Formats: sequence, C-alpha cells, structure tokens
Amino acid sequence: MTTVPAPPEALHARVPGSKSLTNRALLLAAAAEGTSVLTAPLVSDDTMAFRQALGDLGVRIRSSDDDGAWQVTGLGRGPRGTGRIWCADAGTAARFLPPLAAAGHGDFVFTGSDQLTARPVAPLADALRRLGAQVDTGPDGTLPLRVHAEGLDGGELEVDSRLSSQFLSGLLMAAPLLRGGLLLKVRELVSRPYVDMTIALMRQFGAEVAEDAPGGFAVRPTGYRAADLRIEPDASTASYFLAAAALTGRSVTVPGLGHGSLQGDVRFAEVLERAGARVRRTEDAVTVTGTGTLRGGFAVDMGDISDTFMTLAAIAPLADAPLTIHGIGHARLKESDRIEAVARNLRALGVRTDTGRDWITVHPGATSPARIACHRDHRIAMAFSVLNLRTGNLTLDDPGCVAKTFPGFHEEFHRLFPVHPLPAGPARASA
Ligand SMILES: O=C(O)C1=C[C@@H](OP(=O)(O)O)[C@@H](O)[C@H](O)C1
Ligand SMILES: C=C(OP(=O)(O)O)C(=O)O
Repeated sequence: MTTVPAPPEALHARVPGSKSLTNRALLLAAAAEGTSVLTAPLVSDDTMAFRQALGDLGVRIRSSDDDGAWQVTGLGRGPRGTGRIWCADAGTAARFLPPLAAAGHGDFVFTGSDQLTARPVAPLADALRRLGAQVDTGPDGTLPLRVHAEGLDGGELEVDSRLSSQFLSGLLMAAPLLRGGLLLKVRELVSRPYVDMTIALMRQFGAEVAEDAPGGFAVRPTGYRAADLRIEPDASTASYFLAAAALTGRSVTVPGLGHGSLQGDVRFAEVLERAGARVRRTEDAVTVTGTGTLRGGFAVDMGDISDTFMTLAAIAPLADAPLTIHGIGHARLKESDRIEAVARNLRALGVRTDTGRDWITVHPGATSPARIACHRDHRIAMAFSVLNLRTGNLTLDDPGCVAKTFPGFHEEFHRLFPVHPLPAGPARASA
C-alpha cells in the first residue's frame, strides 16, 4: 500500500495593509465631504509620511484607540493656505499630493529625502502647468516642487506616464475637484494595474470616471463623498512570503488577498506557478505551496507588477535554468536603480547575471557569503531575505530600511521561518 503524503500545513502570514491603497484612501478621504473611516491601514514610513503631509495641508486625521482605524475629516475640496510639505521617501506623496494642492488655493512646496529628490516629477509638473497651475521644480526637473494654486478649470490634457503611473494616478485623483472635470489622454503608461486601483477607489468615494477609449479617461467634476474602507493586505509585501513558500517547500496562506483584490501584484503568485509552485486563490485568500525546487528556463514580462520582480530575481539562482525578467525599465527609477542594484548584489554572490535597459537574466549557481547592499531600498532587504532562507550566508547592510512599507518584516518572517535572523535595533514608524 502506498501512502500519499499529507500536504504541509499552511503557515498564515500576517501581512500589513497595502501602501498603495492606504495612501490613495487617505487622499480621497481628505478631499471628500464628510468623515471617512479607514480600517486596517498600513502603519509604515511611507503611509505615516503621507498622513503627516495631509495633516500639514490642513486635514484632520485621528487614530482610534480600539482597532487602529483612521478617521479622516475631509476638506470637501483642495487644501487652502501655505506650507512646506515633507514627502520623505514616498513616491506616492510626491506624485499624488501636488495635483491635489493645485486644485486648492495657496502656496505649497513639496520636498523629500535625497533618494526621493533623485526620482522624476517633471512630467507631472509639466502636466500641471498645462492645466494652468504655476509650478516650479528643482534644476533637473526634480523636487522641490512648488505649486502656486488658484484652483484649476480642467479641460483636456495629454500625459506621458512612461516613467511612472503615479503621475496619471495623481492627476486622476485631483480631477473631480477641477471646475470643469478632466479629459485625460495617456501617451505611454507603465504599471497599469495601479491606475485601475486608482479608478476603483475614486469610484468608491463617489467619483465618475469613464475610460472612453484605450488610454482616454473622462472624469466629471463631482467632488468626493466620504466612504468607509477596509484596506487589503499589501500584495507586494505578500510576494516575499509566497516566494518563501515556493523556495522552502512549505505552504503559505495570505488571508485578505482573494479573487476580488484591487492589487495587480497578487499576480506574482502566477509567476511562482510558472516556476513550479502550486497556487490556490479563493474568495478571501491566496495560498502558495512550494516543492522546494524552482523551475527556470522561461522569460516573464513583469512590467505591470515591477515591485515584485526583485522577489523573483533574488531567488532565481536556485532555479534549475536561467530566468529572464523583462519590461521593467521603470524599475530603474525607484528607491534605487533596481535592475542595477539586484544585478550587483547577485554578482557579489558569484551568480552570473546579465542586464539590459529593461531586463535582467539570472543564471543558476551556488552563492558565496555576502553582505547585501540595500541602497535604503526596502524591497532589496526583503527579497534577499527570501534567498537567505535557503543559503543562510547573507547579511543585510541596512535591515531597518524595510520600515518604508513593513516595519515588522523581520519579526514576522522569523515567526514563520525561524532560520531568518532577527536584526538588532528597532525599525521605524508608529501611528
Ligand atoms: O501608484 C502606486 O501606488 C504605485 C505605483 C508603482 O509605481 P510606478 O507607477 O512608478 O511603477 C509602484 O512601483 C509603487 O510602489 C506604488
Ligand atoms: C516604488 C515603490 O515605492 P514608491 O514609488 O511609492 O515610493 C515601492 O514601494 O516599491
């Protein structure tokens, strides 16, 4: 008689709220008429920076003592006054808040860390100017970005979103506050699922948005009304836990990321499926069950889900054949030049890695001990932590940088996979 081995018991990962949903919900609630309640928001450096920035723009946000929900008292319009707004490292703050400010009245200067200042905002500044706002940027078209606002009439606008979808998301979210609404024509667009997320949330706050033709968006001047929202767990963060399942032969479930998820990055599970893992998605969860080996020998376009490309690239040395990831040129413009940063780290481990403008190929191979250069990029720290579950020979030069989106990452990863070392010293961010 043969006995069929029982499937491994699934580990349940406690993944905190989505950064992208939290910051969109904050902005929409701030612009809405009435009080909105955001349940299970992400508490991390990026969302606390966004919340603080809205506070500095005059929005009242309180945390509930009972369940940590955030209560946002909306302005019912754009902000009024003057202010210097600190965006820290948060791309979403630098790209979503200036259009909101331009729809208000006053003088606002948006600044950020050196890392954020190195990232582009020029296409957004240019779009706001063409809408009639007075906007200045730093010498290379970067932060600081100054907006002198007297409300905006709206009309028609062409936007170039080939460097980041966040420009389009920011303009879309401000559009219902413009006197005449907005017709947006998008020339080139990366990270499309984030735009779908933007539109879905705008509708939940009462906006009317139509996509008349591919790349053509019409937004009516309805303003927003308050809404109560439960924030889904972050799908990009989930990728580390799901990849860990694939690599260790365990089963990991992330509750809260079911069929109806608004986040494109849940599709990372499908990439793991191509690499040989078993994936199950239900109404309210995703589960990945690994075999402990990774199937390589394929090429995958991760342009729509580029925050997760490093999760795959970092574990690719353990695959049975080379893996190519393409369509990710815009990942060079994030917290680090992510193609370059991942390639350098892999090469430092002795892994053959080839790169081009928008692609990377990782070859299988043994890894030698190394100290991973995180470049203050949370995703490098988390992605290489997955690889280290199997190699056990890596250390991170900046484990605390995970606080941008998940201050408790090391504790939760260690809880599920005790071989993951707990770094000394606390991470940042508290509500
Ligand atoms: O709109 C958003 O919330 C985001 C969009 C993506 O950026 P790009 O559009 O620049 O790729 C993503 O990388 C980022 O983490 C969050
Ligand atoms: C690119 C990222 O962040 P942002 O653009 O929101 O700063 C990220 O979280 O991977």
